[in-house]
Amino acid sequence: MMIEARGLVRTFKTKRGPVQAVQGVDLNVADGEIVGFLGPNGAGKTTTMRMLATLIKPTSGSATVAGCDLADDPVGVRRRIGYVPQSGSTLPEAIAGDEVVDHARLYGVSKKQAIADGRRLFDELDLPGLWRRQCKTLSGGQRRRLDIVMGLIHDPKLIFLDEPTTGLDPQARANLWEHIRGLRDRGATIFLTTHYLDEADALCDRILVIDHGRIVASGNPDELKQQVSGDGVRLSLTDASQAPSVTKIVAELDGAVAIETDGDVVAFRIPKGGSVLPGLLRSIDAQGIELNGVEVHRPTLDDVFLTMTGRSLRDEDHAVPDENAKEAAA
Ligand SMILES: Nc1ncnc2c1ncn2[C@@H]1O[C@H](COP(=O)(O)OP(=O)(O)OP(=O)(O)O)[C@@H](O)[C@H]1O
Repeated sequence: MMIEARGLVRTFKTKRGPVQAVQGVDLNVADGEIVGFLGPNGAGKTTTMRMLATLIKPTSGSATVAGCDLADDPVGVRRRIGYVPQSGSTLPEAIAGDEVVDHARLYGVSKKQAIADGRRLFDELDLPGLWRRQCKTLSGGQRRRLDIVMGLIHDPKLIFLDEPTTGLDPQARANLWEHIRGLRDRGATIFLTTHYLDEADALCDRILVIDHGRIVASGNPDELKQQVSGDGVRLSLTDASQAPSVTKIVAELDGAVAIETDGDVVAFRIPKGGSVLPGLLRSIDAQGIELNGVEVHRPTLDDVFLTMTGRSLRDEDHAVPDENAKEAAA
């Protein structure tokens, strides 16, 4: 097991009182996995990752990371991991290659070795010809890949990536996913945080869903989706006043759950949504009710989150993070 954490708790003292950022997290990450930590802003992802990377101490709980005990041997942990923080780890004025070499030397890598490894990583991560460039002149995607080179330069077997693709355009994201898969294929274990559902779905072998400092679900993307009962169906009515009649018809269907009305839309979940639809449409038609549209969708990771927490993760993508607590940090 590359990471084994039990009962991790982290409380921050703030002017407004204690903030329980992480409230008892147990997690396992096997060798060679890409594990995604998915949750809305403020869920406790970064705090958990920073504890595992020895950057902050747990208030309580224990963990073994890359074979070393977090409390007894933090230096051992640090030598074996790479950590790529949310915001860049390079100085704007510095020369890209120099940053990489300096960083490697902190880990005891010789200058010669650092240059050779750094140049190889520049090639592998699509940064050709940028070794002598000032960091501030790189594009967002290039800077993010440079951050990753910094995290990889001492050849760690476990790599922590905090929101690796935030702020990147779709093509740069897809490109970075490829690189992350490449690292896994070469034997590294990757633990990353994200609040992008599609990223967790496409990239991760396993997902841990965190909300309010607790893990609320874990599994591979398909397993998680299977925990949600049935497909989602949305019926759009021509006349909103007929919604109660439609709701009544839906309620009589075998297995229909989570029936909700919002204006002219009646939504619900039901196993095998596609096959119940013809009969349902006939019943609606028989009552002289007209529909504008019908949608059936397979469960998504957002449905998983909704089922577990009663809230949509999608809404959070646009939410403004609560920075107050951080400002008041003790
Ligand atoms: N140094 C700190 N002092 C006080 N509160 C903090 C500190 N760091 C984090 N918190 C609070 O702990 C909670 C969890 O924060 P954390 O950064 O771990 O969440 P996150 O899931 O990584 O969110 P994001 O997606 O926005 O990065 C939040 O309420 C946050 O405000």
